Amino acid sequence: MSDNWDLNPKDGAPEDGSTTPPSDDEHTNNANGADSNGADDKNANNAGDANGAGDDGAGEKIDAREKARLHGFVERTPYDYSVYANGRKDDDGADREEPAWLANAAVYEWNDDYGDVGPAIPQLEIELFGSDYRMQAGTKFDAFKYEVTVEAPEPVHPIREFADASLHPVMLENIKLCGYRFPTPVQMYCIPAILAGTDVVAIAQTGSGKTGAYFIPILSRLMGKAKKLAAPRPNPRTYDPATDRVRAEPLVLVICPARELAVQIFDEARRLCYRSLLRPAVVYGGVPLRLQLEELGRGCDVLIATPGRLKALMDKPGVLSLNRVKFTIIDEADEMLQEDWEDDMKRILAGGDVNTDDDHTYMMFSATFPKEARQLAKRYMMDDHVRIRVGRTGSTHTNITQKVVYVDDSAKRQALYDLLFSLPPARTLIFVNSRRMADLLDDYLFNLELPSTSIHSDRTQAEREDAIRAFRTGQMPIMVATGVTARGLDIKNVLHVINYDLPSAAHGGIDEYVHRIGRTARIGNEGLATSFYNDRNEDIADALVKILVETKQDVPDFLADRIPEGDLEFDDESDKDSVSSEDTDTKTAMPGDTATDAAGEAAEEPKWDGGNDAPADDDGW
Ligand SMILES: Nc1ncnc2c1ncn2[C@@H]1O[C@H](COP(=O)(O)OP(=O)(O)OP(=O)(O)O)[C@@H](O)[C@H]1O
Repeated sequence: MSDNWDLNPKDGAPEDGSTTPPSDDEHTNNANGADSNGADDKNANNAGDANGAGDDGAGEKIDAREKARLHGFVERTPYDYSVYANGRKDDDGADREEPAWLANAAVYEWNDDYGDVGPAIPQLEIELFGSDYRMQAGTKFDAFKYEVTVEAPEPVHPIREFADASLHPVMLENIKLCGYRFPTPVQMYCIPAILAGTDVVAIAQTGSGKTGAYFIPILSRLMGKAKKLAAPRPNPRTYDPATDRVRAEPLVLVICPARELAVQIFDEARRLCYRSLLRPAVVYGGVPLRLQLEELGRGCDVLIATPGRLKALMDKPGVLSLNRVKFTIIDEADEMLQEDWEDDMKRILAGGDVNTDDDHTYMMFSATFPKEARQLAKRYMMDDHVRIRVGRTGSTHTNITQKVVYVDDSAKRQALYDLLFSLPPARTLIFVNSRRMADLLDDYLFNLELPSTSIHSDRTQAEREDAIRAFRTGQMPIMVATGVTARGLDIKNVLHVINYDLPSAAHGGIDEYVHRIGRTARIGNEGLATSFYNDRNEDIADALVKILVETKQDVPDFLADRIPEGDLEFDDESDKDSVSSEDTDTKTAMPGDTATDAAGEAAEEPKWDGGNDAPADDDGW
């Protein structure tokens, strides 16, 4: 087992995730891997400790640095550990600065004298829409030409262009600023369904624009009515937290399982709420509660939350009330409907002062949705809800080249090292199944002079956010992650996903595999996913082979005997058994050809030439 490396990481990351810096003679195992003094002492001379590639002699240790440099990897960045010693005093007794939490990013602040549409704020516009680090749509959209199955009491008429959807003019402007030229298939169907006011369950491949599929119609609907519906809020220009704080009474609530995902959804909300009265906020664990209370005190119309922090805030009726919520969205719904979350979800969806009126719409989104989770989802949805499925539930798309290589546990580190050097340097996400392994592997790579960072749930939130920032900006283009922290991550230019450990059934199995590899090849881009397979992974082998065959990938010889004869069968395909309404109308549409769509009309060719003119660029590291 790879946990048995005779690796002596010499790192002092406290198991409990505390932020106490290690003493001088300890090495850290922090997000970026240098020590508490900011000194980079995990250098090539320590590589021998890692017992890894190219490190079995003094000469070779030095070669590791040279080798990484010659191959084109960026230099590892010395790491300032002091930013994580939150709340502590510096040596000179001064308070340390708070780290810049992603949750505190700027939002458009509405002023009462703005009339119906707020003025542009150029600086904010650049921050929201102009970032070099925002995903750019690629050009490979054929991979998204999927059969779309709609199960609905009334036909859903897909839109072909955003302009056809009767969206609020501010929303149309924001879509343009985002660079979205045409709706993705899941957006083509969700936008009209949500505008019509029905509950929706939508399942579509990773990286296919599901966040926009719910935010665009919901926020557009609210933009016209926000003045009437939104709770009173203080004037941002004269705001004094001591006297002006209000209770947050959001109209939209988005719940998702991971903190980093919550931030990402918040970012999409910040963009799509631009120049409108709608004020987004995000709450999640790990950020000081005090800061989040302050943020909510300024008012909030769109709240994005992870369940634990949301529950804590629901216990503070003076801070947060859910009685105005008109739209509840559960993102990564299959994950949220797992047993682990059951109590939290029951409490959130039905507890406290949740708006129980008929005008409360529920939505669930995911790329995977096993049958049991779909059955459970029914409990929260109206009987006549709409189900939209792009392709097969749990499928992935052909823009991801999937490779499976046989590697014994004892050879994995060397194989990883060789793999990283066998390709041009690329932003690479490496998945492992345990926090401990994430620490060990990050150390190993870092000691071999590779610019690696890591993220897992034992890290403090400041460390997690720092790791994401370093990875997103290309400062540390290799990130080791556990699946939990990486669900839904949308990071530009992730060209390679490596399953160092394949997810066993206990780690989410094939659905987890689909989510993991979906961190690459998003929204019309292409990417590579390499998985290390050995006899320990037999529990996922059949499902893996089916996915490979379905997406026309090479099946390696050692798995060839598992290729099914005849048609591929996937056991949790149909939802029909769980549709309660007898008159539910199920039709199938294929955007991109002239098949009949759900409305019974000929579907036009979609404009799938990419959402952005810019080619997927190489940001030069
Ligand atoms: N119509 C569009 N045109 C171009 N880009 C888009 C469009 N809609 C969304 N995007 C971009 O596509 C990327 C992926 O979107 P999003 O994160 O919503 O995918 P997802 O389907 O939720 O993926 P996952 O299942 O992995 O969470 C984002 O960077 C988003 O800004």
